[in-house]
Amino acid sequence: MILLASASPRRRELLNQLGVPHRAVPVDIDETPLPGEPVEALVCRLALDKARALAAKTVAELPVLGADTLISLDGRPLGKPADRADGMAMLAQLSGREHEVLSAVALVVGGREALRLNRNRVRFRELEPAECAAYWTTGEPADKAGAYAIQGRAAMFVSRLEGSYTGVMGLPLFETAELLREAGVALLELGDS
Ligand SMILES: Cc1cn([C@H]2C[C@H](O)[C@@H](COP(=O)(O)OP(=O)(O)OP(=O)(O)O)O2)c(=O)[nH]c1=O
Repeated sequence: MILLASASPRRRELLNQLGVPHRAVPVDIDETPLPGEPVEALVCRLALDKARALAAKTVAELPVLGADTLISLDGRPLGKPADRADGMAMLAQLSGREHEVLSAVALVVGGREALRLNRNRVRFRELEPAECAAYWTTGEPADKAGAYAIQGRAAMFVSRLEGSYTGVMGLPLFETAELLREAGVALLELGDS
């Protein structure tokens, strides 16, 4: 059994895909970037802060996983849109070009901490303002970094992905499995046959 420091249903689903028994507990951390903080450093810090925040609250020595996802566009972070105007502006910026999706995953066990950064390149086709407006009304963009969900209707915007689909969705499973394996969490129990 591990703890997942997250309120995200996507992250729970993705962890289920690995078959890892877990309990998800939301944590509230300050996600404000530090002055001049590179996106890579920010996403790693936030993933670690989430795992640390939950580890500090729990008495059981269970492994605690935290994750964070940010878009990096010209070196600037795009997180979740504040409102419709912000979301529309994000989609307009992503239209017809390539951006990076960075997902960090952190594991805290006892006093030990480990971290992995997953990087993905995503290309969007040109988007019409009318389809961005229509996409906003689906409700999908509101709680997603960069105002889109690759696992949802924004799949029709993505002409190319170089990286990992689970990383773009918010929990890079290859890196997560590596962290768990290194911490001694059994991922595949082979029974007698
Ligand atoms: C780019 C992209 C992001 N996302 C989601 C993943 C994350 O849930 C969200 C980015 O916000 P985060 O701040 O990383 O996470 P969160 O607030 O949703 O959840 P937590 O409680 O763990 O902090 O965007 C998708 O679901 N699909 C996508 O294609």
